[in-house]
Amino acid sequence: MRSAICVFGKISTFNFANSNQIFGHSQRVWQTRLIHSGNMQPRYLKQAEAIKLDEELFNYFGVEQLMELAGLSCASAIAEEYPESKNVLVVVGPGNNGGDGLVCARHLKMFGYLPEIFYPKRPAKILYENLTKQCELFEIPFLSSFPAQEELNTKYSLIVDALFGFSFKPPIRQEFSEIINTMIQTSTPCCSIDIPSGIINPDLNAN
Ligand SMILES: NC(=O)C1=CN([C@@H]2O[C@H](COP(=O)(O)OP(=O)(O)OC[C@H]3O[C@@H](n4cnc5c(N)ncnc54)[C@H](OP(=O)(O)O)[C@@H]3O)[C@@H](O)[C@H]2O)[C@H](O)CC1
Repeated sequence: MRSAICVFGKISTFNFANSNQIFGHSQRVWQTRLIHSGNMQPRYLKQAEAIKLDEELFNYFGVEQLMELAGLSCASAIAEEYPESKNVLVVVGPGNNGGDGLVCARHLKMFGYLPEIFYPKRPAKILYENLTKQCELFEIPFLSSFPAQEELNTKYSLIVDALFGFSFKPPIRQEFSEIINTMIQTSTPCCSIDIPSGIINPDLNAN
């Protein structure tokens, strides 16, 4: 399955099925991509680096502000890479990665896409409640169950994986394992915000 990683507006595609190869490399890196600018090469961050950057950003920016930028950037990158893939399923997790997904869905709708959202675990936090309400106001449907493999393959032209970002800690809990397995096996292209959810990060405790 083709997949993609997208942070701050740029997206890179790779094969999810071959992700063991990618993440099995001895110079394993947390696959978080930074801005391309001019001739600069993209940099990849380890998980600890991404978390540290996040902490530094939170000294000066609010979470809503950062999330809005992240979600808008992801939607913009999708519009650039997948202009024809209008039927999008956004799979939303319980943390801020999920929040990015809700923002992304809203902007995709404004860009003329037809996003639908699957949001199985919704924390009772005002931030996520407001983002959910905004999506409802934009008439984005929320699914009550995760589509079966066949439906995922045929109904949707793109999946946005906003389940888990850099705070994912393996192993995947049972409530999400079937969702992730179905996403791994689908033939529909999948864009992951930050990282493909469920990837076990070998650098979890690395410096
Ligand atoms: N850097 C930036 O500018 C911004 C980044 N953003 C995005 O935020 C995520 C990181 O968000 P965070 O809330 O810290 O974490 P996640 O969304 O990755 O995940 C946390 C939730 O996941 C649950 N979890 C963790 N491991 C598992 C597991 N094995 N199985 C099931 N569930 C799991 C965790 O549950 P707990 O019970 O452990 O609390 C959380 O609910 C980053 O990647 C960016 O996408 C922000 O938008 C701000 C800007």
